[in-house]
Amino acid sequence: MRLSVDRLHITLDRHPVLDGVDIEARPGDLVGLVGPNGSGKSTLLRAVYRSIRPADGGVTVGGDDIWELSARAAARRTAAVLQDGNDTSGSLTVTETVALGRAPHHGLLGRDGARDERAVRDAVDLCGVRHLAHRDYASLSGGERQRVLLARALAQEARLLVLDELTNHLDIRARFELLRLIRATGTTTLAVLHDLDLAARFCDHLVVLDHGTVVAGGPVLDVLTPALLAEVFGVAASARRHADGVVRLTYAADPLTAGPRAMH
Ligand SMILES: Nc1ncnc2c1ncn2[C@@H]1O[C@H](COP(=O)(O)OP(=O)(O)OP(=O)(O)O)[C@@H](O)[C@H]1O
Repeated sequence: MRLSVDRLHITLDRHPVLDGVDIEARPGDLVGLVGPNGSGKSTLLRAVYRSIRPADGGVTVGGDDIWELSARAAARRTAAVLQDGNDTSGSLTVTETVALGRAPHHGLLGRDGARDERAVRDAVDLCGVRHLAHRDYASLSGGERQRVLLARALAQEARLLVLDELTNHLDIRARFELLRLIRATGTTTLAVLHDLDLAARFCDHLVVLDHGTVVAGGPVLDVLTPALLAEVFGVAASARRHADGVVRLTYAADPLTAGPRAMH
């Protein structure tokens, strides 16, 4: 499902956080959202997930302005794993937590038990958490929780995924596994990634945010130039496609020779 973010302005506590952001993701694209700490990535995801209303500009998913859809209809289109966990509280089991993803599909006519069960079962299996199904969510490790939250988002059967640092708590193999899984679902995805190597390897396009504006966007190698890596991230590095087809970053012996980036 296509995502369009159009001239988005967000102000939080009178502090302008996003200043005219435009983003396009075509159906099936995995778009990496990268940028230094505080550049506005999480705020942008919240706006796409309809949890912050913009001061100006808009977000359309599948051609519809998300604020013209009901909250339930918007949630059937977009599923999120956000940094504060859009976390479950209380003592739910893993299966119950994943089943929360079905809530947007429960209308006045009640539940479709068989379809719900299938969606939950499939998501639990895809995310490799079957062995945890009866555990309390609250008892899980950080990485296990990330997998369960992704399973909940997949059980939602939304056609747009927004992921905020999904790979944060994951060990290196799990990072590869989950990004490969997300690619394999073919779901349009906007993912905040701090790890530029993972972003370069898995994403179709990158969008770079800095100080609340998009400073670059497009195919990975067009975006991750040495000049941008120095100017925006403050590191001396370059990106290159290797013979195996994978784009990798190489950092200078002392990556900090690029000099400190300008602070706010
Ligand atoms: N409620 C708020 N009031 C004022 N400023 C805020 C508020 N929430 C966030 N900000 C500021 O907005 C800016 C962008 O924050 P955001 O969390 O979107 O950045 P980020 O790129 O996701 O950062 P990080 O990589 O560190 O997670 C930061 O300077 C932050 O301090």
